[in-house]
Amino acid sequence: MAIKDVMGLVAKGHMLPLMEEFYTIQGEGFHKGTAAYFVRIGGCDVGCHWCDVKKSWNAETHPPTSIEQIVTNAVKYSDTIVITGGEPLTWDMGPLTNALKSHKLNIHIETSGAYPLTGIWDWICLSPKKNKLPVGDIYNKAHELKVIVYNKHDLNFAEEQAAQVGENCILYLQPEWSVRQKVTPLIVDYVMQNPKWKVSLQTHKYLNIP
Ligand SMILES: C[S@@+](CC[C@H](N)C(=O)[O-])C[C@H]1O[C@@H](n2cnc3c(N)ncnc32)[C@H](O)[C@@H]1O
Ligand SMILES: Nc1nc2[nH]cc(C(=O)O)c2c(=O)[nH]1
Ligand code: SF4
Ligand SMILES: [Mg+2]
Repeated sequence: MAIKDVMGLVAKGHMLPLMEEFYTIQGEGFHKGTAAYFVRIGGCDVGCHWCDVKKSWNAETHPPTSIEQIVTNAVKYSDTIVITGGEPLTWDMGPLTNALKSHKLNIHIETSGAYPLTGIWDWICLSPKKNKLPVGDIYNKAHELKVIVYNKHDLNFAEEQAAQVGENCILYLQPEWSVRQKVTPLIVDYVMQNPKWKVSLQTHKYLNIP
């Protein structure tokens, strides 16, 4: 296919730059412990200095893949699909989520919310970032808010973000992995003092699974 045709399909969300797909256990947040098929879409310009998948950032290094192919693979593994990245909302998630829904799958997203919400979702995990704040009404649609804590100032940021979500949104504080030994005790104390929050750990990293 000609490059400009591929670019057109990517622009419409009919092809997506696919970094990797894997069947694993959701490690984080509300659905931790649940088997799920992860689809990691390339492309992100949010630039978190501690991002654990920096190789996802440059979309051009990930092959444009048709949503039919992504769906064909996904249905073989699980009825719960987690779309992550990179930042999946860089792209129009409408075509992919419609196609997954036609197979009656549960579709979850991991997103910073830095770009407008597209697609239909059974579960939205919003993980806002200071350097590119969420846009639009995703705060009202998020099922869980998961703030990454790198230092104690992030607890103030977490409260500012929590003030913007809906009342049923579940609130999580998750240690940034490289400083977990330092910040986990801060989070534990904070959650005991402020029990509207819960602790989220990257349990897949402790389990040594993807
Ligand atoms: C790699 S991101 C991809 C999805 C989207 N760009 C986002 O940030 O939500 C998936 C999840 O991992 C979290 N995360 C990334 N790097 C992390 C790290 N070093 N420690 C803890 N959580 C991290 C993000 O905040 C997000 O909740
Ligand atoms: N097991 C596992 N759980 C996860 N939850 C969110 C992840 C992500 O990178 O979006 C992730 C991941 O990369 N692996
Ligand atoms: S928004 Fe997500 S993928 Fe992008 S840099 Fe931050 S953690 Fe990494
Ligand atoms: Mg991850």
